[in-house]
Amino acid sequence: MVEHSESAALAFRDVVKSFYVKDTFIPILKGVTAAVAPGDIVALIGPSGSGKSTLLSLCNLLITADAGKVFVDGINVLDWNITELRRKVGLVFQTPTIFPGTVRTNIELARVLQGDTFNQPERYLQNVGLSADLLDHEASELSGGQKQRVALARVLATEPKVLLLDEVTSALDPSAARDVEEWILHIHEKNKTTMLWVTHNLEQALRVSHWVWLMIGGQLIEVTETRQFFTSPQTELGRLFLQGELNGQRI
Ligand SMILES: Nc1ncnc2c1ncn2[C@@H]1O[C@H](COP(=O)(O)OP(=O)(O)OP(=O)(O)O)[C@@H](O)[C@H]1O
Repeated sequence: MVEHSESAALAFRDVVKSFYVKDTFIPILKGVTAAVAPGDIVALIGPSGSGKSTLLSLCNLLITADAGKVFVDGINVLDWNITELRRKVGLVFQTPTIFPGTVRTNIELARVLQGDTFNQPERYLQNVGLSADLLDHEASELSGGQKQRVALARVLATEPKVLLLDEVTSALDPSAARDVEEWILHIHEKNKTTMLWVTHNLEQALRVSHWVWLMIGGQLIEVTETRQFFTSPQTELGRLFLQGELNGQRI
């Protein structure tokens, strides 16, 4: 039986995840419950090692939860056809994933691997601010910012409803980072794509998101509207985090 939940684009219910390291299960996510409404951008912030990337990886089944449930479009991820799920939920990493070959090959790849024929790759390039003239360039020869935009265009080519962004600007120089950020916001404006965006850059979180989820030690400590979080966080840990007192600390 297919399991449905509420109408959120993405929802986590009591999600628990451990990793088995050196004969021991290390708890990483300790009961995460939260939901992203369609079209919202959530900034997922928190100290290094708190479990942010692990939470993203559950959404398109790179890993599975030990307990609890993850829902995409109201349907348990375990009930999705995995190809459909990965088409619907795009994931972009910190370091752009670029394959050997041209920009065209790189953009077409996700769709081709999913068994589709594919036209108009230039449309997706233009959506990230790159000229169609680049289609026949070797992708490996592009700048860091251009590579990240090509990686983004490849994910956009599957027409995802949800974008998972894992520190997508942190490996770029400030100007390229700002460009990529602006193109992501442009995509949001155009497609109303729901986004769960991991960032260590608090100014970026303030600029881009509607909601902040603060994760500390595998728990969501705050789920707060962005402006409210940055003016008056709801918890003492939120306040300490904003003051920079928890950075680099594993709690
Ligand atoms: N496949 C794995 N096997 C074992 N441990 C893992 C695995 N993946 C992640 N971990 C551990 O889980 C913890 C949480 O990692 P995760 O990458 O989710 O944190 P994060 O909040 O995204 O950190 P950062 O901000 O530094 O990227 C870390 O201690 C990490 O070493």
